[in-house]
Order: sequence, then structure tokens, then C-alpha cells
Amino acid sequence: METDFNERIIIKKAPPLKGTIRIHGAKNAVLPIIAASILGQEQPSYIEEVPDLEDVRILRDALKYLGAKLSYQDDTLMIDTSTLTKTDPPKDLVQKMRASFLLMGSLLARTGHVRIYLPGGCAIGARPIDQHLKGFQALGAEIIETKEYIEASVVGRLQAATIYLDVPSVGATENIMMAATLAEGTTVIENVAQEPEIVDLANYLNTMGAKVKGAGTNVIRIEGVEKLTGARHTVIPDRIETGTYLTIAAATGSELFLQNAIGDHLRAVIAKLTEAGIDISEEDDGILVKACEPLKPLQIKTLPYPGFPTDMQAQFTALMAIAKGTSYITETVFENRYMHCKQLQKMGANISVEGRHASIVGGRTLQGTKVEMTDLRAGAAMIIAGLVAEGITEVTNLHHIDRGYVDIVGKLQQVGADIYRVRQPLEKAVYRERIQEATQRERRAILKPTFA
Ligand SMILES: CC(=O)N[C@H]1[C@@H](OP(=O)(O)OP(=O)(O)OC[C@H]2O[C@@H](n3ccc(=O)[nH]c3=O)[C@H](O)[C@@H]2O)O[C@H](CO)[C@@H](O)[C@@H]1O
Ligand SMILES: C=C(OP(=O)(O)O)C(=O)O
Repeated sequence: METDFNERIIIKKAPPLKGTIRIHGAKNAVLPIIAASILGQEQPSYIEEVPDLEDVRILRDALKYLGAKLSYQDDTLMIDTSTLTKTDPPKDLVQKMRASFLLMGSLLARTGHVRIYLPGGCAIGARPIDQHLKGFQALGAEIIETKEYIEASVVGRLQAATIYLDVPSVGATENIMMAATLAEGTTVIENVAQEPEIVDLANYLNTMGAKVKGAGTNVIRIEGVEKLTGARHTVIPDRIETGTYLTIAAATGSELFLQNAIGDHLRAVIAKLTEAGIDISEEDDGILVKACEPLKPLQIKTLPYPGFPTDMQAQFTALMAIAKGTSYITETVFENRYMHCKQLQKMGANISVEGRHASIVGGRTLQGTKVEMTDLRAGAAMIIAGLVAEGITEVTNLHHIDRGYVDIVGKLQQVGADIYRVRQPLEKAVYRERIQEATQRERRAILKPTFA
């Protein structure tokens, strides 16, 4: 179901939340995996734990257009790419999201040709694609670049090369890794990204018959093979969804169990929350977070993995707005990732941004008002702020949050939050009435926590 642009999320200050939230499969792992399925010439792939997200639907539609057969049931996506007929993903789909560009490596390697429009997505920075193109050229592709699209072709197979990435780009690492699986010879990619999503992609590729070694370190070696086939794979849990709920628990003084969450993928985030005074324990099947201490201020610098993830910066900005004392954030990955600060300021947060640096004088009481989601993680920050603000917060531009969180409103309702998704803007008095009614109804429905 597509986002309705008239929809709003209405949030009332949350009581301490309690219960279990199930973490879905990772958006940033499943998108490259769906793109990689194109490499399988025979047998369908069965991808398990596929989240029902807008970005996933867009990529599924792109694959359908290219001639693949897909079906989706109970979080398992079947993709049969043996029937592929086209190599030019449609402009409107590609321009809706960044990860669509990951179709380039797999289409080029599988068919010897691709024509792809420049990708869209969140406006968090210029997001060049020079490292992707450098990699494809090194593998022997002829590249034509226009203002609108890129066309790449190769006669016969791609040829292995040694490629040094100037920045450890997640997307470039994935795109080049996919292309190199079918190249002739052994490709070495140096200074690669080391995110868990890279390891998940390498595991899927290896199950398809590829020979990828070193994923998770800063050098990846790929011995090219002649053919890959579809495979079964389970996507890793979403570490950013997990981090977001950890932050929500910290902000609202809550006790939550995040089922499926993997602490090892979140070392930097857990370290910072612990430093802020939050109690986090890692269990076999998830993470238990208990927040009761007053929050301490933090210093955060976003970095490529295993550093603090840029995708958690906005949520922590909201958290630091209520921690007593002054916090400092340096955003080193994307040059335009402070758009949420203006929205938080509207709610009374004391934040100053200068270039890559933000300082947050915390301890203010936030006030609910009308704010918008300016990008995906900014959307999560608005929800966090709304859950701690006095009064009612109304959030618009929900298409951003639908890209990356499965039913965030429903999951929060289940643990006791007063949060609703409504279609039309409502008069203030009507909001109050409806929220009051819904609060009583929802309170009766709060799930019993599954831990003592
Ligand atoms: C779908 C997906 O997985 N998205 C994630 C991925 O995005 P994405 O793969 O787009 O991010 P990159 O790792 O490529 O970008 C990191 C930095 O490298 C720069 N760069 C990148 C490519 C290039 O050719 N040249 C270049 O200069 C970018 O402008 C940015 O400053 O990693 C980001 C960084 O962790 C996350 O925020 C995104 O959630
Ligand atoms: C920036 C993000 O995603 P994308 O790269 O898909 O825009 C994100 O997940 O926070």
C-alpha cells in the first residue's frame, strides 16, 4: 500500500512503555540482496525476513519490469530472474530511491548491458556515484554518462581488477562486489565498507555459488565464477530499526525487549546509550533495554562501520535534546544531515548547527507542534520528540518513514504509546477527543510483556 500524502502521525506524550517489539529484516541488507538476485540464471531465490517497506516494493516493481517473476508471502520473497528480458530499470522507480542504483552491478555482470537513471532518495548530501563507476570501468565496462542516466556495457565477461575505493562507500562496495562475482579472474576491492549488510550480501552471493572472501574486513576478494543460481537466504535483523527503538526506550524511560535484535551489530550505539545511563542487556534472542536514570549528555561522531552510524544521528539528536547538559555531534558521513534540527527547534529544542557540527543544550521540555519528516531517520527523530513532548505533535510527510520502518505506529501502540496515524488534518479539539478515546481503547489492548 502506497503512502497517502494526506496522512499524519499524531503523538501524545508517552507513559513509560513496556513490552516486546519484534525487529524486522534490515532494509539496507534486503535491498542489495534483491538486486543481487538478478545474478542467478537458474532456480528462484527465496529470501526470508523481507520487510514490507516502500523501498522494497519499489525494487520489487523494478525487477518485475525487467522480466523477473516475484511473489511475496509471510515475509518470504520468491524471485525468479531466469526470465529476465530488459536491462533498463524504469526512470520513475529508480528516481524514488537511492538503492535502485544497486541494479547496475548485477545487470551489467549478468547481461553485459545496463542503462540506469541517476538514483533519487533522501536529500542528505550530494551522494555522488563516482566510486561505483570507477569500479565498473576497472572491471572493463564501457561507460556513457549523461546528465540523466548512465549506460554501461561490456563485450563478453567483465575482467577482474584491483580497485581501491577513495571512501569506504557501502553502495560502491556492494555494486562492485556483485559485478565481480561473474568477472573473469580474482577481483580485489580495497578500503571497502565493513557494515553487517555487506557481510549479509556476501553470504547470499556465496550461497548462490559466488566466491567472495573478506566481507566484514577492509579488503574483499572475489574469485569470479561462470554462473550463479538462485538461493535461499534469511536477511539479518535491522540494526537501525533496533537502534531507533533503543533510543525511544531511552527517551521515554521505558523497558522494552527487542526480539531478534543483534547487539554485535550495534556496538557504538549501545556504548553511547550506556554512557548516557541506559541499562542494556543482550540476550540470546534479542536485547532488553531499561531506562530509568536521568539521561547524561553525549559526544558523538558519525563514522563508517564499526563507528557510530550516521543513520542513528537524527534519533540521538532528539534524545540529546532532553538529556541534561550539552551534547555535541559531528556528522562526518553526509554533509546535509541536520534537516531534523530545524523541526526539533520548532518543538523547543536548543540546537545550533555549524557545518558538520551540532551542539545541543539539553534539558528543555519539548512542546508538541506541527512538524514534518524531512528524511527517513529525521522522521524517526520526530516520533521520538513527539513521544516526550508536552501536548500533541502532528507529523507530516510520512512517505519518508514508510521507506524504512515496518508499522512503527502499530509497534509503538502495542507497547503502550499514544500514537495514531490519521488521514486528514483535524481540528485541535477533535484531536484531543479522538486521542482521549483511542488512549483508553489502546490501553486495554496493551500486550503483556513476555519477560518478567
Ligand atoms: C541502502 C543503503 O544501504 N543505504 C545506506 C548506505 O548508503 P550509500 O551506500 O548511499 O552510502 P555510501 O556509503 O555510499 O556513502 C558514504 C559517503 O561516501 C560518499 N560517496 C559514496 C559513493 C561514491 O561513489 N562516492 C562518494 O563520495 C557519499 O557521498 C557519502 O559521503 O550507507 C550509508 C552510510 O552508512 C547509510 O546512511 C545508508 O542508509
Ligand atoms: C539514508 C538511508 O537510506 P538510503 O541510502 O536508502 O537513502 C537510511 O536508511 O537512513
